[in-house]
Amino acid sequence: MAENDIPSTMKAWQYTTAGAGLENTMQINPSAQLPKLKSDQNLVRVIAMAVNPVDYKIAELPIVGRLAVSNPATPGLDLVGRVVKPAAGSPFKVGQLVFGVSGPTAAGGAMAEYAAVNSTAAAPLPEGVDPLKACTVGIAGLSACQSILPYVKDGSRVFLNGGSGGVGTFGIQIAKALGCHVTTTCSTANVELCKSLGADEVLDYKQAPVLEQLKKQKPFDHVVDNVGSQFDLYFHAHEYTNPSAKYVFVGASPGFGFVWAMMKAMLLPGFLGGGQRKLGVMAAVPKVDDLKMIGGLMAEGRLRAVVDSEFAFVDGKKAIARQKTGRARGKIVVTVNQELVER
Ligand SMILES: NC(=O)C1=CN([C@@H]2O[C@H](COP(=O)(O)OP(=O)(O)OC[C@H]3O[C@@H](n4cnc5c(N)ncnc54)[C@H](OP(=O)(O)O)[C@@H]3O)[C@@H](O)[C@H]2O)C=CC1
Repeated sequence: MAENDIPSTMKAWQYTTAGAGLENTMQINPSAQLPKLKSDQNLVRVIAMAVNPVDYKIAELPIVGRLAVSNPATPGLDLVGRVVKPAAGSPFKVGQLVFGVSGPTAAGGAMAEYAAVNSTAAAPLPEGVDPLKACTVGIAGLSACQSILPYVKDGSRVFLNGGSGGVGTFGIQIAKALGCHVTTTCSTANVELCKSLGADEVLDYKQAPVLEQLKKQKPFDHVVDNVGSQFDLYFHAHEYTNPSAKYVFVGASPGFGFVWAMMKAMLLPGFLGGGQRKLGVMAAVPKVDDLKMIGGLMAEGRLRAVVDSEFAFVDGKKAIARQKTGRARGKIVVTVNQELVER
């Protein structure tokens, strides 16, 4: 597409009211303004996007949500698309297929025909990778990568709490690709999925309390919590981890319960049972190298994106509602313009 062919308006899902259910407040604006580009941002024509819990969590926080997003705001971060207007000095060319994360605010704007994408937040789509799978990598893939990669080595024993959701399905496969022994949790219906992704041990939380099951395992070197509200696992971590283990919360909710638990943890004399155990609360950061690593594993057939469901653009509300069930197996995709896939 030549630059002159870029329209001045686009179709985009938008909301102006924070603090209420996103699936009720968002509407398609048929003549939304194209995103205003910062100097390091590329304009990308979106082929497909994937939903994350943060999309509705930000929109539904009454005060923070209002401050965090532009007005009107377009939800969605993860995307795949074609660059139509590269930034000055951008590594991307017009027409190039890229996948990654849109910006610049928490409501990144991927649920639209065009999105602004920083050059440091996207990578070229690897040859042979299905764009509709690549759009799912974004925040979930980055979270999985950044909560595991810096802390493990070949042979590390890793416990991933929550293996069947967006982050967990990437996490199992990334940890296995790094040579780790992986134990994860899920409900009965998803045990086979987690095993098929390579998990060595799958603990069914419907069958018995996870803490009891963990105590029967050999101690773990690293823990990633993708569920977030189960503080008993954190407070008893010394009963199933090595003294130097790190415990990383991915699924931390910014509510009172979490703050309370953190304060209590800091004040406890035997914090996590002593040793050098450390706690981390992570926030995914767009990094080209991490995107390339995941894209490379996909191209080699060593990592598959698990797609829970696919919705047409007009069904954006259904995609958000599905994400809000908390029961998605892998990622939820919204197709925006599939005709752009042909190279
Ligand atoms: N800090 C950060 O930067 C990021 C934080 N997050 C947060 O991490 C969390 C996970 O995100 P994401 O994976 O995308 O969420 P999903 O909605 O995709 O996760 C859904 C999955 O969670 C599983 N699940 C629900 N309850 C439990 C439980 N008690 N034990 C084990 N598994 C459970 C479900 O599996 P089943 O049906 O088998 O129970 C389902 O498959 C969210 O809170 C999200 O906001 C996500 C990305 C980035």
